Amino acid sequence: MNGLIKASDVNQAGHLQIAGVDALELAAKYQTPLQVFDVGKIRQAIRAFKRVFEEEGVDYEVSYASKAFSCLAIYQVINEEGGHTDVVSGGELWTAMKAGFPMDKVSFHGNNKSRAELEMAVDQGVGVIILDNFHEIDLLSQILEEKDASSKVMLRVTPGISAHTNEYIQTGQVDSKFGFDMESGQADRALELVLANPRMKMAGIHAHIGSQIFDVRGFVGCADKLCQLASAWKEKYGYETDILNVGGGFGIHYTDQDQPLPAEEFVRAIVKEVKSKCQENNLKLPAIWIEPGRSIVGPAGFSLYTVGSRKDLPGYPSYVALDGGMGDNIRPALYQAEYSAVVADRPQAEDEERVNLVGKYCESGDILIKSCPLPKTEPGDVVALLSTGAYGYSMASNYNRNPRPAVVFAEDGVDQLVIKRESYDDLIANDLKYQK
Ligand SMILES: Cc1ncc(COP(=O)(O)O)c(C=O)c1O
Ligand SMILES: N[C@@H](CCCC[NH3+])C(=O)O
Repeated sequence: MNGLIKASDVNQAGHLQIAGVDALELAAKYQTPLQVFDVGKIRQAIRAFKRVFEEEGVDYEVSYASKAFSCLAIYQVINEEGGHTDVVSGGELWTAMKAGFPMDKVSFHGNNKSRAELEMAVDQGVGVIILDNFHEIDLLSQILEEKDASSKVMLRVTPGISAHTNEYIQTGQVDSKFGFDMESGQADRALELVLANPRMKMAGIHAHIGSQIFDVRGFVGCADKLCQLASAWKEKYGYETDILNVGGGFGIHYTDQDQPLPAEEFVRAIVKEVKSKCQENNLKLPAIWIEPGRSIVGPAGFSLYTVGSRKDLPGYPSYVALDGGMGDNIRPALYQAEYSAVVADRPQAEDEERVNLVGKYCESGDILIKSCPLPKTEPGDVVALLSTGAYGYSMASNYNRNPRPAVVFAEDGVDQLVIKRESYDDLIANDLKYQK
């Protein structure tokens, strides 16, 4: 039986329910593949982070990393919860803007923001631009001059920490493509440039060590490095930081093998470290910002698929094929990410076999779950993959010209479509016929 399923996830009919709505009804109403979010879980995750900061009595900001899942409705929910958000592209910024998200509560990230994106950020008055490299300092300073404007900025530094996670999602190590290196003097030089620019207001120091991290020591080490840098900058430049932004990356439960701490406990450890290092180094206690993405939307997401074909070959694993796959969830193919699944009309049934749960894409690597324990399934059964809310829809593609799925928000027994399923006409909406 799947350890991610609790009694409250099962209704009286014995079916999987999501925020009180029967998963089979959702599949019938909106068709599959379908992405469903339990909005209450999103709210609870944000509130749990806030509670820790409040208990610890520090200034803070919970900045949702919207690359994990971006659409109008999610920015509305984050705003209702009083959150901040970070965006990494003009497209995410545009979506937040159109959702009515307050621009002064937006941080703009990215390792290669274009001139057009930086201009958009300045024109919209985003709260803070997180500078990643020297090219960007130069570009932003030209733009601010041209527009006779000013902007709050943070500097992203790489603390030289190799977090224990898939190498494609590590970002804090010295040779990362992100941020200013701390050891070689790059970060010092960046600070000198910012402090010398009257149009840039240095708001704080940022680092992000990677994603899906379970070991609290990486975060504590990062907090420690940032405090050391803050102390060195106070001594060398008389600059004392108002904000330490320690990024996101808090690992979540995807399968029974994962035993993460509750995400908010990572934050408690970070806060304690910052408090003690600030006291030791005689620094004022800065506001602490975090940027969780996965831990806010991941556990709230369910992917519903319908079972289709099956291939059995004696002596080999069987394949059970679903009506979605790597186009709506690239993570298993890209990072060997693991998920677990249940059959929606009997989520508590005993497992009877192990099958490779595959998608419908023209790739042998289109395997959503290898050797997945499941009860026997038949074509037409609805299978739910669990904890798929982060980096699923947001990394979706139209590979094989499959339309991207619909997305539904469910809360307090009510479901609502928040992203329509793409149609075949949507797929050709930007195509132009070749004329010779
Ligand atoms: C700068 C930054 N902040 C926050 C995040 C969010 O990470 P996660 O979704 O693992 O919490 C990311 C993604 O890894 C990131 O690059
Ligand atoms: N997209 C990645 C995480 C990278 C986050 C971006 N810095 C994942 O699915 O795990």
